[in-house]
This record gives sequence, structure tokens and C-alpha cells, in this order.
Amino acid sequence: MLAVVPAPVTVRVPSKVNLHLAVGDVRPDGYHELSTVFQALSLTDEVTVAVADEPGVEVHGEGADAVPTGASNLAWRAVQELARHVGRDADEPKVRIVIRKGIPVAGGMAGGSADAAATLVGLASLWRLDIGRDELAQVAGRLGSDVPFVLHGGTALGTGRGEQLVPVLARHTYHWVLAFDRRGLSTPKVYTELDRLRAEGDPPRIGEVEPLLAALASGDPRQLALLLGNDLQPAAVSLRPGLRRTLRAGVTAGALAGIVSGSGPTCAFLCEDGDAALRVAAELSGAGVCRTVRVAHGPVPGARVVGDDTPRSAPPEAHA
Ligand SMILES: C[C@@](CO)(OP(=O)(O)O)[C@H](O)COP(=O)(O)OP(=O)(O)OC[C@H]1O[C@@H](n2ccc(N)nc2=O)[C@H](O)[C@@H]1O
Ligand SMILES: Nc1ncnc2c1ncn2[C@@H]1O[C@H](COP(=O)(O)OP(=O)(O)O)[C@@H](O)[C@H]1O
Repeated sequence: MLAVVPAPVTVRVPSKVNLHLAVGDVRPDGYHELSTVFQALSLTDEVTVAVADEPGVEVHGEGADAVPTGASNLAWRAVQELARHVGRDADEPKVRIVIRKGIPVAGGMAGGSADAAATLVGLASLWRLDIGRDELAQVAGRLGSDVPFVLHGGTALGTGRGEQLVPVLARHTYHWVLAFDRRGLSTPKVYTELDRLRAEGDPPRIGEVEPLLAALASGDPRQLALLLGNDLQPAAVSLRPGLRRTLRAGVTAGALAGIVSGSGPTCAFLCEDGDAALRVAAELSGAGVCRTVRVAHGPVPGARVVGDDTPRSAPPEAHA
């Protein structure tokens, strides 16, 4: 009798911006203690997983040339990690992964993490695993600090190295303009640069997270704009001084505020509403300060199978 080959599964997965990124001390394991508020954005990647005799990874779209297709691709690492977790053969998983990138590579928007999260969700469906979101989140945390959040989506407070999440109440859809830089920045290098700046002097640190949580609960983008903050921004700007000009240009173009997204170099500009975002994007495109401009909104859901509108289990209690 012929075995039935399951149909390929496609998963859409969001990018993220850190609305608040407070970086604490470096820990003995080399990671920094974080207090961060993530928001999932509508700028997405799509990942298709399929059973195949020729296993491997294909990458298309935004920045595809800079993405490894071998064992170091985070999506492939997700295949191996999940296979090990459920007792399948992790050396020879008969899986082909096709990634269509919309998220900039090494852009501070969790693109690689997104592909790993999407792969976990896709494989859970392809392999018909009896595995809940919490268990998938544990596997996600082993793949990278940002992977649990892009699996989860929405708006969430992250602690530890960023992988311990509590959902945050966000009452509004926020509109963003994203300025992609010509080249990426390496996340470990940006953390190391922050350590260096802190050893030399005392770069300003962002404040407590509570006022930002209150602004999110109120839903007023003007209030939120005043409270956006990122401790990694001085380090990203130190490594890429041109970002100062990009940040100024977005505000001159009419954004309420601009920040470096995570470890950068993408700059994220919060706008009053969707129309304002389109105007800011048009003006910023002509300013010559970045490679590409995109508009996006958030919060949006985490990684989910395309065409699957079944409601999720109730999220854990909201924070604010
Ligand atoms: C900065 C942030 C902000 O959300 O994201 P990006 O902006 O790069 O997307 C994250 O902290 C990045 O998370 P992620 O990209 O998953 O990093 P990981 O693979 O876990 O770690 C890569 C490296 O970053 C540094 N790292 C990461 C997280 C953390 N809390 N402290 C760290 O010092 C370590 O040097 C680590 O070896
Ligand atoms: N699926 C993937 N997509 C993007 N980058 C990947 C992927 N797998 C591995 N990488 C590597 O991870 C590095 C960080 O990429 P990315 O996750 O996009 O950036 P960031 O950590 O700034 O959000 C890249 O330089 C790339 O070499």
C-alpha cells in the first residue's frame, strides 16, 4: 500500500520591534538580562515546510543572498531541535523548507528567529504532533532569545534574556514606517559595543517600563511615542553613525518618534495613523538616508498556518 504524503504547510510569521529595550548586566552565560516590550509587526516572512526526498533550505526575497542555506540556517536548526525533542531522526529529517523573506536580514527585526518559529509551527502540523504552544515555546527558547516572541505575537513583556514572556494589553493598532539600511548589523557585536561604551563611561539608560505599559493600555500613539526607548541604540549608532541622520529624517518627515529597532540597523518610526505613515514613508524614501522604506502595523498575531483561522487557546493573563 502507498503511504500518503502530507500536503506542504505554509506559515506566516511576523517581525518585531522593541518598544522598550532595557539592557541590564552581562550574565555569566554571556547573555544580558533584559526587560523589553516587544510588538509584532505586519512585515512578515512566509515559510513552507514539506516532506521531501531532498532535504534542505531555499531562501527567496528580501536579502536572500545573505542568508545561509546550510545547517546554520535557523529554520534548519528548528527542524533538528524539534525532531530531537519528539524523538525523530534529527540527522536526516526528510523535510524541505522554502523561506520567502519580507523581514530584513540582520536588521534587528528578528527575521531569522521568525523563520525558526514558523518552522516549528509548520512541522507541528506537517508531522501531526500533539504538542501545545507552551511546549513549542520551550523548544523555541533553545533556538534563540527572540524565537518565543515571534511564535507568540501581539505585544508582550520579555524578561530573562528576552524569552520569558507575559502578554501586555495594547488597545490600539499602531502604524510604523521602517527604514532598512544598506547592510545588516551583527547582534553580538552590538551587545559588545554597549559593554564597551558602558566600561568607558555611562551612556544614558532608559527608564522603568511601567509608564510605557500605561501608554499602551491607553492606546494613545502620542503618549507611546514619548516613551519609546532602546538601550542598544547608542551602541548601534556608534557602529553605524549614519543612523543619526536616518532617525532625524523620519521625525522631520512627520513621524511622532523614531528608534533603532532592537540591535538595528533598521529604524522604526511611530506615526499618528495609517495615512500619516504613508506620507512619512513617501518623504523618507526621497531623503536618501536608507535603502528601502516599508509601512507596517502592529500588534499582529504570532506564527500561524496560512488559512488556519481556528481560535487559539486563551492567552495567559495580560500584564497591564
Ligand atoms: C537584540 C534583540 C532584541 O530583541 O533582538 P534583535 O534586535 O537582534 O533582533 C535580542 O536581544 C537578540 O535576540 P536573538 O537575535 O534571538 O539573540 P540570540 O541568538 O539569543 O543571541 C545572540 C547573541 O546576542 C547576545 N545577546 C542576546 C540576547 C541577550 N539577552 N543578551 C545578549 O547578550 C549574545 O551575545 C548572544 O550570543
Ligand atoms: N532564516 C534566516 N533568516 C535570516 N538570517 C538568518 C537565517 N538563518 C540564519 N541567519 C543568520 O542570522 C543572522 C541574523 O539575522 P536576523 O535574525 O535576520 O537578524 P537580527 O538578529 O538582527 O534580527 C544573519 O546574519 C544570518 O547570517
